[in-house]
Amino acid sequence: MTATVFIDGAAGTTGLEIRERLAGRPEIILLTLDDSRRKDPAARREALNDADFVILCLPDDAAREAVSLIENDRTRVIDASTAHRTTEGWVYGMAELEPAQPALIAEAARVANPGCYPTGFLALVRPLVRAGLIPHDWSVSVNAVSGFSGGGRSMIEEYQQPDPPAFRAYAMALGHKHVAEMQRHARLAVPPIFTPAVANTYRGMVVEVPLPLHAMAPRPTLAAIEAALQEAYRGSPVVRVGSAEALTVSIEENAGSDRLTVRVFGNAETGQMRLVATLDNLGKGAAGAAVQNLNIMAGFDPGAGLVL
Ligand SMILES: NC(=O)C1=CN([C@@H]2O[C@H](COP(=O)(O)OP(=O)(O)OC[C@H]3O[C@@H](n4cnc5c(N)ncnc54)[C@H](OP(=O)(O)O)[C@@H]3O)[C@@H](O)[C@H]2O)C=CC1
Ligand SMILES: CC(=O)N[C@@H](CCC(=O)OP(=O)(O)O)C(=O)O
Repeated sequence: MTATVFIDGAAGTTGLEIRERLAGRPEIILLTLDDSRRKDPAARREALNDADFVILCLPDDAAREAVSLIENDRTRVIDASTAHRTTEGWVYGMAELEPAQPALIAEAARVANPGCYPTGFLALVRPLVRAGLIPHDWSVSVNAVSGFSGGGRSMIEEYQQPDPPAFRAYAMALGHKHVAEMQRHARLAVPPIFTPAVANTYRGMVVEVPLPLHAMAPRPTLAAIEAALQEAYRGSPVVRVGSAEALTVSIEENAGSDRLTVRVFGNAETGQMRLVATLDNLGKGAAGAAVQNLNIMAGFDPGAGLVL
């Protein structure tokens, strides 16, 4: 079986990464618009309606506009933007989120690709909330650092200027656009406190959730937490539970790949724990997840095109 695929925003940071992952796959016919027509609404409307699958790699407003240009019931959408991640009628495109998620993605006409930070956060937290090891009304913090390609073309250009900051904390007003998505899909009663930062490196992320196990009743053990994550990701080609023997965790660990690694660090005596995920903002955090979703929706080999 073959499928026609149109990437709207194919010249952007995420679009280019997806094109690389789809190149040379005989089951995929890529529809492309040349540079002079890639922003032309009429050309985009035609491509959006000709394709079996469209992958939107656009700013939020342009992604909403693209969806409104689809005038048939056949074209299925994967949206990499933030526009539809908490929208009714859209399936959240994180195959590892729930045991039933791949089946929902497989049937969906509209799939919202997760944000990069929420991908790391949900991989750490959702299995533990589901297992009752983190109370659903717990106030969770998430501290994270991303490579600067996470900010798309404009941030890449900024970091190409002389003397960019080595490390820059942001979203100081605690209103980052990913908070709603994290809360909803982790099924938490209150929004997480999200403290992101950008490092002077192109790609990669470290996402961390510190938790005081000693304050929870009953107090979960580190072993029970790790067992719940092992259970959640058994057989996953993309997510693995890494060793807690590591003395440090680097942002480069999964940079340049579509893998995601979760680890459980802690001090059993004090009952303090650090859950840590590494991934690539452009890999599992964007393009890797989009290709994974396309494979599931089209019935292709689930690992095809992924950098694993
Ligand atoms: N970068 C990342 O790590 C991640 C990004 N995302 C999301 O993916 C989406 C794309 O981000 P990213 O690739 O980083 O951004 P970029 O800015 O690198 O790319 C966006 C692309 O969309 C094009 N574009 C803008 N408006 C239109 C329009 N009306 N019609 C057609 N093309 C248009 C831009 O063209 P031009 O440059 O000429 O304006 C550009 O090529 C965003 O919603 C982002 O939030 C999601 C997860 C991670
Ligand atoms: C470093 C950086 O700026 N990162 C981006 C998020 C990247 C991402 O996941 O993007 P979307 O939610 O837009 O898809 C930010 O914080 O806005």
